Amino acid sequence: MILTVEEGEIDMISKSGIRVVAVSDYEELSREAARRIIAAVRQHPASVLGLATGSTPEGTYRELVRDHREKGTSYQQVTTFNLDEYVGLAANDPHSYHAYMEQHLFRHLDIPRGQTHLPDGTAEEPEVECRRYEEMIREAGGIDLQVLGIGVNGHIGFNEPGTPFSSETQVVQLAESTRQANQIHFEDPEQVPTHAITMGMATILRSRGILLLASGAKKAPVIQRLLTEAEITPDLPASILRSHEDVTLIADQEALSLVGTDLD
Ligand SMILES: O=P(O)(O)OC[C@H]1O[C@](O)(CO)[C@@H](O)[C@@H]1O
Repeated sequence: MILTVEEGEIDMISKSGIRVVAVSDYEELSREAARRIIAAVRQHPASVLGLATGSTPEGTYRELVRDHREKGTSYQQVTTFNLDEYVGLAANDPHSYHAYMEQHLFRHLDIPRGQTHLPDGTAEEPEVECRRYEEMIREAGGIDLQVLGIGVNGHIGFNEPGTPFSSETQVVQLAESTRQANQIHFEDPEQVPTHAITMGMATILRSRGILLLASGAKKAPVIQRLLTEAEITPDLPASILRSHEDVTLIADQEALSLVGTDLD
């Protein structure tokens, strides 16, 4: 394990090959993630960003919005691709990831709407939509920096355990644990869609840089598996991130609570 201390954070490279930035809590995670995204955009104003939804990146987006307002970081040349969208939810459905992104990020930035992309969950032919989405990412030159959350079962995007590492953007059935975890965003548990369109594992892995975010005790078991289990296996989709050369995990104390300093 390589351990350096930088601005009060513990920054280490675990034997898994994943760089770990340990922060104290969710607020610090949000600031640190935003700081890295802002640095990328300032360095390359025409960056292609891969974005995630879920509870974890909400604070990060809040920090991006604050920075845009206070320091004027511009997103006029940025292009974004979100990881996923629920099948059956229209962009104007308040539970859709389109709506989430509008609410938490896009409407607060100066990014032109033609440059923000999510899969169309209402496409008549979802398979065609998947190919179209994949092609758009390719045409944009691929993703420079992909923001990722992680499911309690190790999913990334909506790629549930068992998904082949070679998969591209695809329609998937959600695991029951995922539907349960996401119930908090719906009034009625029955409303949680059963399927989603998600970037595939190969799509995500082609990103040049990856920022994986994990916060809270609920994520501790999966983070322990990710950082300490040796095997790269579709049973733990996130384990493939160990084979990527530029992955940074920003995790708070609770998410790292089962790992401790036992990384080597
Ligand atoms: O940040 P959360 O809400 O814990 O979700 C983790 C992951 O699960 C998903 O929300 C899908 O269930 C992903 O989009 C996200 O990256």
